[in-house]
Amino acid sequence: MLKFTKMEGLGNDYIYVDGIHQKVDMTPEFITRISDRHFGIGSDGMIVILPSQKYDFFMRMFNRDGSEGKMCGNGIRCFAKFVYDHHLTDQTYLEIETLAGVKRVWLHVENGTVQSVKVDMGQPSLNTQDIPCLFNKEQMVDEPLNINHHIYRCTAVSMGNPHVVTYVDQLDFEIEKIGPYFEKNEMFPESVNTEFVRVIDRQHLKMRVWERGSGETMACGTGACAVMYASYVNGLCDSQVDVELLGGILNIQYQDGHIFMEGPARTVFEGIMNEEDFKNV
Ligand SMILES: N[C@H](CCC[C@H](N)C(=O)O)C(=O)O
Repeated sequence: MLKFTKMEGLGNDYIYVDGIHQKVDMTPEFITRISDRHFGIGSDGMIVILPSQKYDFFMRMFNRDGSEGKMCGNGIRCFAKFVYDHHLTDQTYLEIETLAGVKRVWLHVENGTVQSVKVDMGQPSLNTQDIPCLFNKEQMVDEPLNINHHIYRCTAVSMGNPHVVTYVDQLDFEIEKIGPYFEKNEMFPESVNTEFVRVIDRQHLKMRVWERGSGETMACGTGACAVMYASYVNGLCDSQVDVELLGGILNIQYQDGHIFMEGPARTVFEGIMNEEDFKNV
C-alpha cells in the first residue's frame, strides 16, 4: 500500500508521495495511470519527497504523461507545506534541491497553519542554449515563429525548465488546437511549456498555459515567472506584477536578478493506494 496526499496550488494539482519512508514507483506507466482523471486518482502528475545529501529535501516532479520536469513552481509550494504538515521538518525556511538547482523557500505560518509560501525561483535565462531552443540567435526575444501556419511573436525563457511566451489580444481561444504544435515543435528539442499572455496593465498580466507533458493546467508557477520576465524584458510590465491564471493569482517579483513567487498551497485529501490496482488499467 502507498500513502499519498493530493494537493493543489491554484488548481495545479499533483499526487504527493513521501519517498523517504516509502518505496515509490516512478515509471511513466505507473504515473500516467494514477494521474488519469477517470481510472486513477486524477492529477497533473506526481511529486516525490526525497532526502537530500546537502539540503533539506530533494523534489522530483513528473508530468501527467510520466515525463520528468526539472522544476515546478506550484509543486514546490505544496512540497514545502507537505513536509511541514507531515512533521518531516519544523523549519519555516527550507532549501529544496531540484533538478533545476536548489530553491530557497519561506513558509508563512500562522497558528500552525501554512498560509502561503514564497519561493526564490532563481535566475531566469534568455540564452537559447539554456532553454534549449534551436533558434539561430543567442536569445529569442519577440521573434516571429511560424507555428501551424500562424506567426506568433515569441520570447523563450528558462526557469530551469523550458518556456516560450507569446502575446494575444484575447485568451478565449481553443488552446488544445495550438498548444501541441508548440509542445512538439522541433525548435524545442526538450519540448516546451507555452504561455499565452494578455497584458492588462503594467502590474497585471493574464495568462493561460499549455504545459509540456500535462496539457492545459489551471496554473503554472514556473510559467508565471517566465511570463513576468518575458514581459519585463519586452518593456510590458514593472518589476512586480500579479499574474492571473485560470486557477488564481500569483505575485511575481524580479529583484537582484532573481524571480520571487508567492502563492497558496492546499491539501485536498490524504489517501492510501494499492499499486496492484493500477497494474492493468
Ligand atoms: N510541465 C513542466 C513542469 C511543471 C511546471 C508547472 N506545473 C509549474 O507549476 O511550474 C515541465 O515539464 O517543465
